[in-house]
Amino acid sequence: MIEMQDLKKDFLVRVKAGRLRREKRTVAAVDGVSLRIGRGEMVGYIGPNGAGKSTTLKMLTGVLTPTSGTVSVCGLTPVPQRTTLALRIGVVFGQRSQLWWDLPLRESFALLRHIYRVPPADHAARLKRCRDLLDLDEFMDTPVRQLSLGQRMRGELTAALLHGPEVLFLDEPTIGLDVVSKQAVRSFLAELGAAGDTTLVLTTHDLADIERLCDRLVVIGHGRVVHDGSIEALHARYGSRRSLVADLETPLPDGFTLPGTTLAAVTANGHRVTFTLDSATAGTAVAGLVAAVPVRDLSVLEPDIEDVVARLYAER
Ligand SMILES: Nc1ncnc2c1ncn2[C@@H]1O[C@H](COP(=O)(O)OP(=O)(O)OP(=O)(O)O)[C@@H](O)[C@H]1O
Repeated sequence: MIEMQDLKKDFLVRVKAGRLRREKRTVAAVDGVSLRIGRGEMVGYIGPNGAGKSTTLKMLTGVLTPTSGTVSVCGLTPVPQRTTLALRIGVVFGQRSQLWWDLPLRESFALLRHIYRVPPADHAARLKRCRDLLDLDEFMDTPVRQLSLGQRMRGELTAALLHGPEVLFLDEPTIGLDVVSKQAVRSFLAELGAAGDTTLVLTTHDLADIERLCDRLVVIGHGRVVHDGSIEALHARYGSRRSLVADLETPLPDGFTLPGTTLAAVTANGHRVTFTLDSATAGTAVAGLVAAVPVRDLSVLEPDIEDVVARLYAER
């Protein structure tokens, strides 16, 4: 569905060199990215600020011409075939709107139906689905300029999907949204992904988006791919471990060890302990602990993706 082969984009920038002089310098925003994304995949494309995420999306959607390498989306080359491609992809870029500022959402959607020449029945069915899942009804007749950010984003998502695109590109779809809108957008995208016929590529700084939505995570740093795989693979690569947190009736006996774990923290005057699960399963660790001391409460924590990704960014 999407193929990039050694894709590069350089920008020529002028930088200050001395008090009056300015020098030209080349910035390699995307520096040899090769990726293949199949139909129905949900891919999170993440990286620190300036890593090259937006530049990649712009090349995939035909906004920017690559400096070198090849790119194909739905079998088309984005820049020369931009108009044909537009009928097959949906794009939500936070800063750019595809809605008409002075028109109510309802009329923006009607205009889009004409622009994309969507058969009325298809349009009605897709719009109904979005209205239900994204709760659009209470602001369908409000001019776009009066919508809150969360309401507008729900409108943007709808606008991007009304023509039934095969691929949806989202640049920071949840940035700046309140908790309720964020949840609405995530659930909607999760449902879209579960249906299996839309390929989804999203950039985000909110890793909860990735955890909730993406089965594949591509991490980019300085324009290059530094990780490509599942979240589990990322944890495995960085040795992330689950941990067992227990509230105890009495502190652990001196010298206590739990096979296959490491005692990571003892707090609350010895009444709360945290073990990192190295080779032990949660089951064996809990059994070992309960056999040794009276336990009041227990929880098993998954490794924190924020920590792993922060470590990965720091290495670049
Ligand atoms: N039009 C441009 N002209 C010059 N340099 C640019 C241009 N667009 C991007 N860059 C540079 O290319 C690099 C990659 O930028 P890009 O916007 O793709 O990063 P990003 O990963 O999307 O970052 P962010 O998370 O901050 O949105 C940065 O160094 C940026 O300054």
